[in-house]
Amino acid sequence: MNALPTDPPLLAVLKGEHRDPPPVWLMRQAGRYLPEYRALRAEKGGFLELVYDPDAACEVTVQPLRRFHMDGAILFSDILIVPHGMGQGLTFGPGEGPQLTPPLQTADWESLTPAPGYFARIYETVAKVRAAIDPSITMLGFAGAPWTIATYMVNGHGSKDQAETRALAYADPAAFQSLIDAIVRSTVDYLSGQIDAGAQAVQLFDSWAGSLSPTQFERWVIAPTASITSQLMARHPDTPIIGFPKGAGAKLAAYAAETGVDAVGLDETLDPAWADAVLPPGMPVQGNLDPLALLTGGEALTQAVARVRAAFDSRPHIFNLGHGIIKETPIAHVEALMDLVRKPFR
Ligand SMILES: Cc1c2[nH]c(c1CCC(=O)O)Cc1[nH]c(c(CCC(=O)O)c1C)Cc1[nH]c(c(CCC(=O)O)c1C)Cc1[nH]c(c(C)c1CCC(=O)O)C2
Repeated sequence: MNALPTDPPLLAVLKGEHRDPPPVWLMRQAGRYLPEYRALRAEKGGFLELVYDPDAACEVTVQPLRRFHMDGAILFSDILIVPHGMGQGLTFGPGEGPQLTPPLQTADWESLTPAPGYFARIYETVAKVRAAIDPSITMLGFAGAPWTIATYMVNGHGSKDQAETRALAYADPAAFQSLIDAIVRSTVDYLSGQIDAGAQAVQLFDSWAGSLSPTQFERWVIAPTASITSQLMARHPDTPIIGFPKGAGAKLAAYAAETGVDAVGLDETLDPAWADAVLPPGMPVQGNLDPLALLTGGEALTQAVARVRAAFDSRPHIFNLGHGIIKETPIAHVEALMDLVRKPFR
């Protein structure tokens, strides 16, 4: 995939170009650390009310760009919209994280599929954002990866070690495979719809990839991700895919080599120098500032930013956090971060 002269910087880096300073966006860049987000959320009545209202979701997507001028706009939505579309109830209660009800029990996982047209409002948001932002900004779509989505569908909520889902995957691998296959199919259609609506690159969030043993990681993280990337690439050969297998640790190397993703997102626990050494030469990377360094600010932030930039100086790099921004993060620290990233490094 070669970058075009007209590609915005973030997209060019995803296609393999090196840029200094690196393009930057932040996972969870829209959200509760912004007073304008909290105000609109209160006015609309809740998180899902924002997600399913294309005008509101577009506004929330653009809010951080007005303040900080990131290089990427990420669709305001959630990975759990896919299980919601498949018919599970979804609530975001105050302070308790998302709940999917009832937890998945049906034996008929093969036929799980979102209602036709279910994601139309999400695609409308993508199109609205693409029309609202400058051509120098890259529009990013996303979805949860099958393993992570399955953990929420089976458990009904987030859990510390995903034990229930891991146990199910051992106890009845054939049934679990049919659930994963159903999520793969929905995810390909959902991301394809986002790309048709204007997403220029997409990210697969595998937030719980870290809980699997190496063989289970091959089967439930690498294989479904490879299936999604090959189907998406067949439909959209020029749209890069970023894989973010959070917590993958040493399994990152196999993930990068075997899934077919164009770029990998690194969480903050990975040593950038190690990652640089084990990843295929020239493969773009994204990350991996510790969100706690951003929360802390000051000299800790300055040093952490310099370390990340130095480690990835020689390959295509998109500056980002290693995980989502923490909601208590002061706005002044995000401003300081953007200044530090935009300064020439040498
Ligand atoms: C696991 C996961 C989820 N959602 C997501 C993941 C993968 C990344 C990760 O590991 O964090 C991904 C996600 N969630 C959200 C986005 C929007 C785009 C962005 O700004 O990055 C994205 C890309 C909005 C959101 N998703 C959520 C909020 C907060 C909702 C609110 O109360 O306003 C936002 C802005 C809620 C959510 N959604 C989810 C959880 C566990 C929670 C509760 C935790 C929390 O409240 O921070 C599921």
